[in-house]
Amino acid sequence: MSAQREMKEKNPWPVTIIIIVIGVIAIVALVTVAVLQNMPLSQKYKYGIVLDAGSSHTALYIYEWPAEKDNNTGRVEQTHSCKVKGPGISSYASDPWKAGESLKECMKEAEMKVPGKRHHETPLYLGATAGMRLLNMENGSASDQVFQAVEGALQKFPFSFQGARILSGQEEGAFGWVTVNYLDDRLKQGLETTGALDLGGASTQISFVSSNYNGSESPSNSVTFRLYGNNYNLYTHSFLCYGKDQAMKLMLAQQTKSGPETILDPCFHPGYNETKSYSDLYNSPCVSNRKPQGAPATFTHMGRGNFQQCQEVVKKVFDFTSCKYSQCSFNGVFQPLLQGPFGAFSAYYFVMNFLNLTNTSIPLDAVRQKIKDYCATPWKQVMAQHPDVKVNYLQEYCFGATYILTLLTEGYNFTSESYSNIKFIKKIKGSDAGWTLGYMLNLTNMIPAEAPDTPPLPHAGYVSIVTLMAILLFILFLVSLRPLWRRCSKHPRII
Ligand SMILES: Nc1ccn([C@@H]2O[C@H](COP(=O)(O)OP(=O)(O)OP(=O)(O)O)[C@@H](O)[C@H]2O)c(=O)n1
Ligand SMILES: [Ca+2]
Repeated sequence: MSAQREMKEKNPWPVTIIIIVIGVIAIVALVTVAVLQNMPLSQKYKYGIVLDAGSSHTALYIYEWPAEKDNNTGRVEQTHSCKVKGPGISSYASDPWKAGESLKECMKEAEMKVPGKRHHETPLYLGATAGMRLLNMENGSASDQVFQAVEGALQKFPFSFQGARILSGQEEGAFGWVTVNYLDDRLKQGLETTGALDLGGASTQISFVSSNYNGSESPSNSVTFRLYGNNYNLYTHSFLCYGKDQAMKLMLAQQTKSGPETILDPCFHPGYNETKSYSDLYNSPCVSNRKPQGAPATFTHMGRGNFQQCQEVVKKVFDFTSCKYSQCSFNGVFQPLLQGPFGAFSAYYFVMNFLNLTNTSIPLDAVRQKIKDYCATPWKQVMAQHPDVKVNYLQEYCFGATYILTLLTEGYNFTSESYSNIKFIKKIKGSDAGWTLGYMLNLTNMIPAEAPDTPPLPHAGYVSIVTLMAILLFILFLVSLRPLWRRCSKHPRII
């Protein structure tokens, strides 16, 4: 009995088995810890909300990105949008509280869409554009009251409200450019950038990088960025009063200079016939100083549907006479040589999409012919063919398309060749093209100036190396136990 116990004590096998088991457990633990420690956190998302208070309407956008990837490009996506019912907030100048009220429905929708536990940390921004710029010029206190009403309404929601303000035209242009290039993944990769063309209701923006522009000529058109380690010198200009709705007022002001009772407008379809009020037409600062003296209260707006004549009237809203720079677009505004591809969104897209003209490989002459035919179509026929399109939009597509073509070719100097560099777009990878995403990325510091450090090894490579090293160490350990095995073979087990 005592000899047997002695043999058992001298037998090293149980010890070896214990060592192997501990070793395997250690390897598994080591690899598990290493893998878990370096694994991306479980998919938690953060959110941001931007309200685009445009001249014609307000829209709410919700953006989402993985919580641990704040600094990476191409990861912020639009997950929801809500169109506010009614007109833009600047239209509530005489009833400011209604501007706040109007936002509530979309805000409630946002409350449902953003997970409750994220509400308090979700930044909420409201940016107003040309409609509020015009109201502010015309009546500063009315504009302040609209902002008070809007802020009061937004503060009642559980989000982290960051304020409501008017964007400058430069910001509007530059952030539209950031959005387009961020969504196209062009910034992080340092690729050639895409220019941005935004046509709103009250203003229009053009923004692009041109190698012959360093910002020294007309510095007020220059915006510089350092993004992901690359420097960008952006040319941008916003033309107030040259959005589609205000440009139409400019065009109608051309035709009502003498205060007539009736106009036969080439930019409206034959058979179109509406009574309009002079005070409504001349109610904006873009035209208010041109109101004809002694005009009647109303005029009869009749359509003639003639594209060439419409182009002639539209051309008159641009001033091509003076330029104190090396080159200009119009109204004496500097513009460097056009360069690279362009994305054209907002009303550019609405109008060209309606006319099936978003394909820019169609030659310009064919585009002109199509618009010419469309403008000449009798108004009755147009309405019958599009019963589901809002009449307010429908009546303006002839003018809209003529204006877009004139603005692009005569205003910005796109040619038959460079026209095909334009893409009419609404969304890029599911997110709307517009200034809101760029605005939020900027305010949340989500685009770093320098390229973010990337780990030297991908995650899978890292895991393989850790596992391999652990196994290697264990084998070395076993090899170092060889003397013990030898002793063990000299004392074979009895039982
Ligand atoms: N389905 C649609 C929607 C809008 N529009 C036109 O598009 C213009 C408004 O464009 P939008 O980009 O929404 O302008 P806002 O952002 O409201 O104006 P701004 O940027 O100037 O403040 C208006 O002329 C409107 O008639 C259109 O033709 N068809
Ligand atoms: Ca806009």
